[in-house]
Amino acid sequence: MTNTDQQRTMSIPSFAIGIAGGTGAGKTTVARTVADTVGEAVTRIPIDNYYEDLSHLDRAERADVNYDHPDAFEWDLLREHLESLLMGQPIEMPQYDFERHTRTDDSVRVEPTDVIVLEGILALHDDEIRELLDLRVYVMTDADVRILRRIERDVVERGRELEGVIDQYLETVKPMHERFVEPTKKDADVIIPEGANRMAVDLLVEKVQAELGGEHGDAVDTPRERARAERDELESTVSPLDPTE
Ligand SMILES: Nc1ncnc2c1ncn2[C@@H]1O[C@H](COP(=O)(O)OP(=O)(O)O)[C@@H](O)[C@H]1O
Ligand SMILES: O=c1ccn([C@@H]2O[C@H](COP(=O)(O)O)[C@@H](O)[C@H]2O)c(=O)[nH]1
Repeated sequence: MTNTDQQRTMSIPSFAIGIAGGTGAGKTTVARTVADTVGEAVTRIPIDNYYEDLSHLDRAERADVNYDHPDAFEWDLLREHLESLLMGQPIEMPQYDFERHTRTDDSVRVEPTDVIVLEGILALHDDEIRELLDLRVYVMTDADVRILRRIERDVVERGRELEGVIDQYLETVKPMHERFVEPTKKDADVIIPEGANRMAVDLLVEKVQAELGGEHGDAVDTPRERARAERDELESTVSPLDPTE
């Protein structure tokens, strides 16, 4: 299928899902399982690929960066890319190397699809990005489980020393989680416990398949449109609580 065909037949804007949660919560596993189950209609965008390009720093300096603060991400580029994909345009997605703490020289061309899954610790942090999402998910897993998963992953897959993983966790990962990641739970439509729990993933897959079944270009009453209309109506009728009451 050519890109033009794809743009003609896909739903515009695409259905956008954001999956946030602490490190090791299971976000990637949930997103991957949904994408693998549903198939090529789903594209996964890890926000880790949008860490600022720090190639001008040397490796020791890069290792000291706080990667859990929102300032570590290039939000403008992420917003621009998400908007492009949702409107049926392809992007050149940057790639990130966790072992060297830096963006690589390569990028990957990503074609737009009916469903876009944005996944990362701060997927629900940015106001503008949150507005672009049709479904907001927070994966909630206890901190002790998450740190154990992270130690295993960072030491085995990302070539880190145990002591460094523990220091980073205590100095930046944990405090930033409490300050910036955990508060986004209140913005989620759905909270998934433990990561890739079977029932929750099945429900997500069902939801995505319903969206795919319901979309066809100019259809006027898809599940997404109904959900959006209901949300808009609710937001317009609910007035903020009066703090003096
Ligand atoms: N429900 C679950 N039960 C057990 N292990 C899980 C579950 N969900 C995820 N995991 C495991 O936890 C680890 C971290 O998951 P990952 O999806 O990479 O987390 P995140 O993307 O949130 O950092 C992986 O080894 C994954 O297989
Ligand atoms: O160069 C880097 C970039 C990021 N990190 C850590 O990665 C996690 C986010 O990835 P998850 O898959 O959600 O765990 C974040 O907590 C950063 O601390 C890093 O260590 N080095």
